[in-house]
Amino acid sequence: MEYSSLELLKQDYWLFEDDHLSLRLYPHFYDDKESLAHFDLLKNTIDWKTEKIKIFGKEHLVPRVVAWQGEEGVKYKYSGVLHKAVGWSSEIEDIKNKIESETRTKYNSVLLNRYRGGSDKMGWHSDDEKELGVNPVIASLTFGAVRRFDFKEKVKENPKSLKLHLPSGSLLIMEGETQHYWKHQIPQQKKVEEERINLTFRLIKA
Ligand SMILES: O=C(O)CCC(=O)C(=O)O
Ligand SMILES: [Fe+2]
Repeated sequence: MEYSSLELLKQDYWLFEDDHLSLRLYPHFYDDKESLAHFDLLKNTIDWKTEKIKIFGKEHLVPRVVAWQGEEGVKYKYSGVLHKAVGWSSEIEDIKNKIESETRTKYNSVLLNRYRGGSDKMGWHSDDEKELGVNPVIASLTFGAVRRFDFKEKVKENPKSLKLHLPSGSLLIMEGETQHYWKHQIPQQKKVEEERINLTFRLIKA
């Protein structure tokens, strides 16, 4: 199934449940004006970094720019480096509080990704790092360009799939066994020119 952003904006709330897939989407979590203001502030105030990864011993630049924040003392390894959080910026703390109160779940860190255009992307993966524990709740907030967010079942034979064109201001909650049985990606969409910023709030367990 594939849902356009216009289709997704028709409801206040969506539940996508399939074999071990458990998603909740709030298409109107922030309105257009708030989303634009958050996009601009995040784009201009976050210290965006170009991440490097090693594949077969060769260094590559990740096709997007990233940042990370969290509650003081929380540690997270990315880009081969252990990062220790020093606290939230006030804007992100406000966003986190709104998400926590509406989803009744606590988060202690956030990974920020900025896709500078349609060539920036994120490959197939699951958010299944050990430190997130079993069945993590991940809250994914989008500002800016509409990009396709694909889900695919991990099974080899006839994997099911789901494609959501996430609107600006939407909040997608991934929970239950989703990360164990499904992968997700942000594919390249060469025709997209505008930038997109995504924040994934997570709870890192010591
Ligand atoms: O940009 C997105 O919507 C996806 C981000 C993501 O999957 C991640 O940070 O793990
Ligand atoms: Fe992810």
